[in-house]
Amino acid sequence: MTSGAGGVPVVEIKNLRFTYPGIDGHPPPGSTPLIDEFSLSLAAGERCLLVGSNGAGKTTILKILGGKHMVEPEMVQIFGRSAFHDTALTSSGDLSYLGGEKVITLTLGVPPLPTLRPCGRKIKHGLIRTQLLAFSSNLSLRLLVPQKRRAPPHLPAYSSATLRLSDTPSASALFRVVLLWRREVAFAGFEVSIQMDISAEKMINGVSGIEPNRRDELIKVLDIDLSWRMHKASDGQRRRVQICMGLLKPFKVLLLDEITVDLDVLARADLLRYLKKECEERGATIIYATHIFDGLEDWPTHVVYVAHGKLQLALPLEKVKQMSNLSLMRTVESWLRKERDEDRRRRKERKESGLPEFEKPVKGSRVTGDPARIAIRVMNNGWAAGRLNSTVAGEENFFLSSNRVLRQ
Ligand SMILES: Nc1ncnc2c1ncn2[C@@H]1O[C@H](COP(=O)(O)OP(=O)(O)OP(=O)(O)O)[C@@H](O)[C@H]1O
Repeated sequence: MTSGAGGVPVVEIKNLRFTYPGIDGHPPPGSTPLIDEFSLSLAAGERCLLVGSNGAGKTTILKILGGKHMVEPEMVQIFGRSAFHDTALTSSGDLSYLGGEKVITLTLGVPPLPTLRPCGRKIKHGLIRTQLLAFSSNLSLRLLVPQKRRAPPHLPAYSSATLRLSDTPSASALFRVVLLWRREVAFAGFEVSIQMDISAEKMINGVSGIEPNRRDELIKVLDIDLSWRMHKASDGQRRRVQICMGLLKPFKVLLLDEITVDLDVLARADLLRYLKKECEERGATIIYATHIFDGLEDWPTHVVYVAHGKLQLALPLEKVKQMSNLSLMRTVESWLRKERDEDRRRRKERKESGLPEFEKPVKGSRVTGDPARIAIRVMNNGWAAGRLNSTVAGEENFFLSSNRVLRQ
């Protein structure tokens, strides 16, 4: 975990602190940060395996890195840029997040169209040929509106239900937009669960601006049959198409949140080999959170262990191997076992001293008080203040907003 080219680390996390917001979009007052004092630095070409028990915070960290949760810009930098605030990082494909969501192709019921007014005119529902990725885990939706004309120089990614394209500087040229609706909005009366009959070929070729050789190689590595119909495909086949689409752009930083669960042994092995090659040949950086250690013995360059949202260990693989003569899986198992034993001991002590065994979570509540004090509390909980509509880069745009949005 050294510095990348020119001494600038590719991924730099400094004293990251983060709390999920309560129902009103603010971190509940008095809540303990879920991620705290987390620092990590990764250079070009490094492959980092992120390990930890269930609920340790791996997905949260990856999503923060992927710009899906807003934190103070200086807490997380990718190529010296804030992943949340600098939306060009993700829209360019330089930073790619591949999560464990399943790809389901859907037709959209009734999106909040009154809010969509690119080029000064309403987009009619029928004109939006959509490819939707529905996230089974959190029921949020991503709608990719295909690019029809010129793409604007910066394709903003939005995460707010109150999105207004007319608020964006590039609205006049906007034909490709990534919209992300949060659960409350997507499911507030919108019927969205119709699967569509679409071929793997159409999905993969639908991603524009891809180098044909790269696409062909990925199709080969993932052994995709382009004639697969997505509505009839198996989970593993669907996953392969999802992974292929996620890797089509030559990413510089890839965040993988256990995406190999449905893959067969061969597909997983071939994918891991391909990813390693991407790091070695192109200098890509990968962070991979997983519980599956099959085929990983010599895959990572570094291993990072997180427990209760805190960094426990960040070591080069050789160091991990020097520390233990067990396999990587057994080594990690021993860390997790120790952590669980310590948790149990702590709970026992709490019980014995008359305290509840588990600390009561702070319930989300409406934040009251004057805006300045709220802003300070928001900052203290690892959040930058946001604003109600778009999330165009620029810290000043985020001051004192109630839009502490989650990009799903
Ligand atoms: N949207 C959310 N709102 C509030 N809390 C959340 C949210 N998502 C996750 N959490 C909590 O954050 C903690 C960390 O979750 P996270 O998904 O990051 O863990 P993880 O290490 O990826 O776990 P796993 O190995 O089970 O996938 C958990 O206690 C979880 O309940």
